[in-house]
Amino acid sequence: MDTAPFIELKDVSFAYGERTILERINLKIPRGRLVAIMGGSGSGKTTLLRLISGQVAPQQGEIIVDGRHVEHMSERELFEHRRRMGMLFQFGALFTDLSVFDNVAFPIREHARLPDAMVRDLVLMKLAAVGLRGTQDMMPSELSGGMARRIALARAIALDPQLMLYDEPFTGLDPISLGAIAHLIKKLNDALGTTSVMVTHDVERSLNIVDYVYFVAGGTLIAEGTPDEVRASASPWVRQFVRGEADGPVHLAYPATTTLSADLGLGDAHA
Ligand SMILES: Nc1ncnc2c1ncn2[C@@H]1O[C@H](COP(=O)(O)OP(=O)(O)OP(=O)(O)O)[C@@H](O)[C@H]1O
Repeated sequence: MDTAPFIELKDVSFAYGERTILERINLKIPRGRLVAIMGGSGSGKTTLLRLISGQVAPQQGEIIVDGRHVEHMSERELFEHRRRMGMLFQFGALFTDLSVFDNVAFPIREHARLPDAMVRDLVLMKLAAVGLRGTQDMMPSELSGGMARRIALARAIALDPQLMLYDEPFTGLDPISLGAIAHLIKKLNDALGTTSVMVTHDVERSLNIVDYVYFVAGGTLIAEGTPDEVRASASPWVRQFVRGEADGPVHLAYPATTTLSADLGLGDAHA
């Protein structure tokens, strides 16, 4: 049995210019798992996905995906790395002037030279996998938001990726479409044996489908565990997140140095 982690980050630090975003991150994700990364706004969750996909390189540390060091990859190796990876991003819109068929066929045509008949079979299979058989001739403008997200998912899995990265896949969807996407993410992970990393704010929804959760705050991983461990956690941090409380260790307001009453000229100068 293969016990090496599929994704491993060793002592990874990343900064945009002078500004440190992530500091000495260590994590190991086993093959085939569906993992969530949660944390406050701007805590560096998307940056973690960008490091794993090789869109940005760390100033320090190692990022190993399926035995390959992402931080040392050449352009050509990065192209190969991305071919093995599918991404579904909140704003990963469909190409509006291409049909559903051509949208899903796009990565297949970009990365593989296959006869048209085979491309067609692959596209139809992926549309069936997301429950949207028969939509291939529609244009994106004819789709609901939920259908468009599922087509984007079909496009993301077009090349049978070993790794799926999801950035806020539930945002902007109605509850029914959201449930459908959550169910599909889980189903595809299990059926295809894909390893999946999902950045999300939707705690309750993701706890129902993921195997493991990491919490990011202040540039470091501050907690981790299975959904049951997370639900039972005594950490005030995790509890605030899971319960969606406005008050707690995570400050939702910008840390102002003066009070509102002082700003309004009513005395009490310091926060
Ligand atoms: N290209 C960039 N240049 C400079 N700073 C950036 C850049 N991209 C992101 N940042 C900053 O890095 C920090 C982390 O961003 P990131 O998108 O990883 O956070 P996040 O946890 O995904 O946030 P959110 O949940 O709000 O999307 C933010 O403060 C952001 O302003």
